[in-house]
Amino acid sequence: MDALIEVTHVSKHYGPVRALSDVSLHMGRGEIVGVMGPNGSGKSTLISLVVGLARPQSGSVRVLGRDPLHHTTRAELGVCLQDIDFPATLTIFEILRFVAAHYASPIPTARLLDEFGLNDLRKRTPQKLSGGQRRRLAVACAFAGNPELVVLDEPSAGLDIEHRSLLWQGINAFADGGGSILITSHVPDEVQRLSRRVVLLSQGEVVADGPAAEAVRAIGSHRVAFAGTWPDGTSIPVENRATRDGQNITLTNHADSLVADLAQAGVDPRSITATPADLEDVILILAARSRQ
Ligand SMILES: Nc1ncnc2c1ncn2[C@@H]1O[C@H](COP(=O)(O)OP(=O)(O)OP(=O)(O)O)[C@@H](O)[C@H]1O
Repeated sequence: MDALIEVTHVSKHYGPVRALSDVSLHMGRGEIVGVMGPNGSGKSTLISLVVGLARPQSGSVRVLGRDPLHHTTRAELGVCLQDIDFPATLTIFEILRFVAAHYASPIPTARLLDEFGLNDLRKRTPQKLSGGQRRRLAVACAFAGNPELVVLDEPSAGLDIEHRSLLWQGINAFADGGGSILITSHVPDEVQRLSRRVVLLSQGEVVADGPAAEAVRAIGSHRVAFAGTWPDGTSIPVENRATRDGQNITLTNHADSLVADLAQAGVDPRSITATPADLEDVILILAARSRQ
């Protein structure tokens, strides 16, 4: 595998806060890797290390075989972070052209405006854009240079359904052309549509890395759900308890014995269901664990 991102045994603390702890993530060319995890699990910190905006206290970060801040690395890297700001007096068209000028073989600005649904807005200045329109401009800036690697931190936040779908098309077209993408998201459907590989972060640690189904199984293959209150007398630890659709849920790789345990502990058997777990269940359980 031709390594594009090599994050190796990285730890990052903010004072007493442990944001990342011994995290490794190696990503090859042509991959789309989705990073998921509950709020505060370390996704943005990981992104900031990859794009060179922060340095780890230990471990190493290499992008395209070099320091992320090296000028040759940055000329092959497109980035959209959560906090966005633009030059106030330039138009959308001018901003895109300005960003594109930094790269060797950028995407023609007219095509970019089309692909991100910004054509009608090309003469406006950023203050006159809605939140979703600003987000689309920021994402378009990340692709403007047609770089080797695009890093997107929650790119679909605030986008309506139509523009989310446009974004997905743009991401897939970029990957079809050989581009690589590291993306964080809170939307399981988005990650599963786009990436064949999901990295799950919990409390600053990688707890799963692989295809979505494998990542889910690493936490628990089945969701066992039931109504009522959590019963005494089962072995379900507090950090494995969450709520989904008004039901108590827990994840397990031993659904049959857990269902029997619950019934034994007095839960109405008619309310108990065991179904394959999904990424949303996993995030709920990881969030519960981080509250303990
Ligand atoms: N500049 C900072 N100073 C102090 N603590 C920070 C700073 N940036 C992040 N943190 C803390 O580091 C941890 C990881 O934060 P990070 O923003 O990486 O999480 P995240 O997974 O991106 O969260 P979210 O889903 O809410 O965006 C959190 O506990 C957060 O409060």
